Amino acid sequence: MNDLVEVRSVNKAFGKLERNVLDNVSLSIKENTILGFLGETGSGKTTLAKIIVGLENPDSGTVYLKGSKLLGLKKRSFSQCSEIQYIFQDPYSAMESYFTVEDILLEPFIICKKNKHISLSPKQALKMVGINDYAIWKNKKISTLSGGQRQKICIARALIPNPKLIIADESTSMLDKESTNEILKIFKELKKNNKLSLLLISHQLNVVMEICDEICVLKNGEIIEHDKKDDVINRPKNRYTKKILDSMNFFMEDEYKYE
Ligand SMILES: Nc1ncnc2c1ncn2[C@@H]1O[C@H](COP(=O)(O)OP(=O)(O)OP(=O)(O)O)[C@@H](O)[C@H]1O
Repeated sequence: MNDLVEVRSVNKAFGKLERNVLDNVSLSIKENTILGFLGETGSGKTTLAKIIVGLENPDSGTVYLKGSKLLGLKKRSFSQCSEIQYIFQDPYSAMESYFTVEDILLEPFIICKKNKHISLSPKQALKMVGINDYAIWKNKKISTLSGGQRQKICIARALIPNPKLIIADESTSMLDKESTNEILKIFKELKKNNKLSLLLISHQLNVVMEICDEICVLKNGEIIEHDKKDDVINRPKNRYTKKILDSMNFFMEDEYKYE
């Protein structure tokens, strides 16, 4: 499979921190692949994801999208911005609660139209997250929706510009088991039916086990392991990886425990 995104020799430090938050990081995200980022708190997962989407700039190194160099968000073309979308952890702070579902979905749709960018309609985007009755849903106030329903709207909003990569940063960590399963099903279908790639940051081993194709493990801003999911989970090459998996496993129900 071809590389969709390539990160090459990226370094990043914030202010006068003693060490780099990201230290010479290189990796690729393939087309139509779900890649999981694992690592302890502070290992640099979100910073790396934000550099890929353009919300942070690297101190050195480069990110490529289908072979073209990506600059910071403000310097990217509209189509480059559209191709990578970010879904945040907290669906409650991600949208103004007094807006309707249609308000939320029309905004990116209109921006795409103004930029002559081919987009999905709000109705099509809602359908892709399993919501078919647009006439009913468009008038619902965000404040009336559950966390799982809000996260579906966030995903639908991210789908409108026709992205190639969605970055899901702890997007199920605030949801109950049922909503988590629904979101994971949506992600799997987006990969299968729409050939999307997904970069998933998660501390939930069940989530990683369920949908990732590959896993990348970060430690103190360095990638110490990047391989197929089954290899990383069942045959971790690094003691740190084993430690991370054990700590994740600790919080899991028996049905999800790895070998
Ligand atoms: N804007 C910022 N200014 C200063 N320091 C920052 C900034 N953003 C991140 N950091 C620091 O960079 C380090 C890596 O943070 P990052 O959020 O990337 O880690 P993470 O692996 O995603 O952690 P978590 O799993 O807790 O989300 C941390 O020490 C964090 O405090």
